[in-house]
Amino acid sequence: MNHSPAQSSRLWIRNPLAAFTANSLDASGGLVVSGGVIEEVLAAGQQPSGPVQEIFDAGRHVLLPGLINTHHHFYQTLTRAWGPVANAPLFPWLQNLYPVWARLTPRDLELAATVALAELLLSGCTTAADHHYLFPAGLEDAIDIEVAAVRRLGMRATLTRGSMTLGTDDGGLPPQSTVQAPEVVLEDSQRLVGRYHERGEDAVIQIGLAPCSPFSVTKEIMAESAALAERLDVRLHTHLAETLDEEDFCREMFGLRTVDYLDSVGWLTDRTWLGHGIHFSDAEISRLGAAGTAVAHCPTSNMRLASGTARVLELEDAGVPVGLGVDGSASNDASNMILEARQALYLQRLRYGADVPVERALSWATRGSAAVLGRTGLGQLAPGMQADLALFTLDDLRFSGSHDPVAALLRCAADRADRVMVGGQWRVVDGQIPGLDIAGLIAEHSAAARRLVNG
Ligand SMILES: Nc1nc2[nH]c(O)nc2c(=O)[nH]1
Repeated sequence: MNHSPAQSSRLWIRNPLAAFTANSLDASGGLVVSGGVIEEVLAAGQQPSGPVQEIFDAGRHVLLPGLINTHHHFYQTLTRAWGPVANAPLFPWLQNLYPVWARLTPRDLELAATVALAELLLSGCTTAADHHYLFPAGLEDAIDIEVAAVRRLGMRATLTRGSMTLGTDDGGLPPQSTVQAPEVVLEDSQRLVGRYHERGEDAVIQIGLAPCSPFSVTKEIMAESAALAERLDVRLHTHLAETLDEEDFCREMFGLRTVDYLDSVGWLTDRTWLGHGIHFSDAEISRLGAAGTAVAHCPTSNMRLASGTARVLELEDAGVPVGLGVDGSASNDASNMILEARQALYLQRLRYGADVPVERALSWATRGSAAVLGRTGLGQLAPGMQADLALFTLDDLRFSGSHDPVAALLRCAADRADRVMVGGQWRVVDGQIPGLDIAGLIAEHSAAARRLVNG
């Protein structure tokens, strides 16, 4: 079956059961998609302005912009629910996992990335960011492997070339065997940007530069990465303010609080997005907002590792773009974007009270995440935006008796999209990814996961 409408034909996704546009437009009449973009957004009762060649009747579907994940570590799908770190907070969790992850092979990463991407896609995610910072001998092509996996699934991605350059010998957290020389990191970063980074609103692959975290990289690689990112005009990503242990580390190692540290290496800019961004003072939130530095809020991981609760409403009020991230699958342990929006909704209610609407959480997962990744053509249903869409049905038992269809997605815990479109192409049809052998993938990925932890 061909799921690719001819690029010149016009497809009317007609009369959805409900739609969330992430803006003030009414899409009750549906969308017209052509050439990979949204051509028209139709209000209730409105017809397309000209002829359409195909119609998809969306009367059973809740229509959303494709969800956008802003922080992940794909390789960690191989170490989900691993007993030895079940109850550990971030630092011991990492110290126990680094030696396992250091055994990753190219095939392991290919399987892990495919699992992570497929799981995201099935949850309504059309664009995924990954932060890959492990490059053991033999895995120098890690990002190339991820690019190939993204292309096979037909999604969009911002893949970041991570790095660790501060090992235990020099006061860092990761074992010496997992760190790289800065020249290797910078040369590979430049190669990857030159080879894969696409510009423009329809970009499929983008590359970012991503030294890992204050306790695993030197200040020098942070400053050099910032200079390179500016020269190449790409984005910067790192973990920051995730735990109080990290705050203590910054004070002891650099004599600085985290945001001062960020500023001191030239990262307090609108080119930067931060994974987690939990432990900020009021003054630091204002500085981040003034700089336009963005935050990937990772509610499940932050709860799982007991890292803390990000101050999302205050960050947004200060002008900080906020999106959602599922984070790596060793600290979540799922890669499900629609469930992550639910987690964000309820965690922020716990912090701020019950007046946090469902629509705000959906905005973080769509328009907010697009802003975090600097992807202006994504995250909303509006004319001219990319035709990246997620459509959910409410046919499961879990939705029975629900009233508001958009609210029901989060309130009744939707976890799987029925249809997903990326750039005008259907990538999920009837809740399945056409052409992907999920059973075979699970069998091989599970075997790889067992081998990895057993050494
Ligand atoms: N949640 C996570 N935090 C991190 N910090 C760091 O340096 N690595 C990680 C990670 O993999 N997950």
